[in-house]
Amino acid sequence: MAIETLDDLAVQGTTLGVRIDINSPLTDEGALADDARLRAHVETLSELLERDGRVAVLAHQGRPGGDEFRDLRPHADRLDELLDAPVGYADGTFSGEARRAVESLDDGEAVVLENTRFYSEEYMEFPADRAGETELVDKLAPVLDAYVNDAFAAAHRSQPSIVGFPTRIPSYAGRVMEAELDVLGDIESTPEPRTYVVGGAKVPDSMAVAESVLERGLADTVLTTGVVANVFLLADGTDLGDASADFVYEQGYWDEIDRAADLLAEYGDRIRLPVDLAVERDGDRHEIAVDDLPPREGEAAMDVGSATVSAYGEVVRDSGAVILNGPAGVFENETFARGTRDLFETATDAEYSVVGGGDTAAAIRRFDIDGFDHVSTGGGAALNMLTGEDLPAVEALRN
Ligand SMILES: Nc1ncnc2c1ncn2[C@@H]1O[C@H](COP(=O)(O)OP(=O)(O)OP(=O)(O)O)[C@@H](O)[C@H]1O
Ligand SMILES: O=C(O)[C@H](O)COP(=O)(O)O
Repeated sequence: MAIETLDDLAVQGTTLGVRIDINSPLTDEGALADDARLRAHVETLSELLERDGRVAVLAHQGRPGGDEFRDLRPHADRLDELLDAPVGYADGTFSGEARRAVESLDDGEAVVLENTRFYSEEYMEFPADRAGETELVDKLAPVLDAYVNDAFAAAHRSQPSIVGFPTRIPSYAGRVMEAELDVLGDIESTPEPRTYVVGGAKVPDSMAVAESVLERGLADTVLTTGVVANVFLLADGTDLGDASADFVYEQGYWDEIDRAADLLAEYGDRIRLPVDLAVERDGDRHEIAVDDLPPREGEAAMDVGSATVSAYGEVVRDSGAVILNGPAGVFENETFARGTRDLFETATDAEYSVVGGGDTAAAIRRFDIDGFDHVSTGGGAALNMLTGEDLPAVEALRN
């Protein structure tokens, strides 16, 4: 069944629950370090407000227990600046007060409801029918006329605010969702050879993608960077030193090391590991060949080294399509930004280049890199889609 879009929605005077993904990097003080994801949703939100909708924004920030698990007040303030319409903030998601804030919206007004993940069921995965019966959906659906899902970046999560509402009220794809589905839905027709560059810190997500594209023959080469590369190196028997290894173990990534070992055994000829890594020594960047590891005690691998960037660069330049997700290192720290910056710049030389990921998009903006054919707002969602997997959010909108 075709998905309905904002072209199919009579907006004026209706109260809309609009799920967006503004999960963003934050500063230590909890302020937004990058507003790219908020900007991405301006088109959808402006259109709905200009068409006299009453908009209740639903969104998450961070993961429970994580440093970036914070409230959405800075996001609401920034949206208020970005949009030509008043944007309020409610410090509850579906409390009586939050529902009253939704019910008292006027045409052309918006309110940002509190981080959906402050509510425990939102961080669980449900079939859509069951998600439609959760507290969040049950309490909010009655005060909404329709639901718009623009949160492509969270479309791979089968969570209440993503898949629950379409079982209860008329539901539509927003403009970001629509554009992402158009571009990423057609990736199999991109030129070959195809190279996937998987990095960043969300190792289970990246590992699932690597496994899938290798199994399906979609990837001619997988280049590993970031923490993902560290996990592969550990699986390959490299002594990374305690600092890097502990980081991986503390995240509980034991199974990911086993998985990486299985992938290396099966598809080793198509997987590339870094040949050098960068650590901090005496306050500076210091590069060490993988053959010379471990580093000194306490030194953690924070970036891929120059030899790796140059070896990966050759693969990338010869690729028909390059699909990148996740920064190559701790790019937020200038000392360790080089791998990400150089590799991403090189990727724009490929015939066709697609990049996805919240932090990845932030890195591109920070380094002012132009020339990608598509910069997706999604990380895991984009890559799930690129590998041909169904996205729960999309399935929910279809039903
Ligand atoms: N070697 C490393 N050690 C520690 N952290 C790293 C390393 N390499 C990259 N990172 C961190 O990875 C984080 C980004 O990873 P992440 O997987 O979240 O990427 P992403 O683009 O946001 O994807 P998504 O959209 O799925 O969130 C950055 O904050 C970066 O500092
Ligand atoms: O950043 C993302 O990829 C999305 O906001 C989803 O976040 P999650 O991986 O914490 O579910």
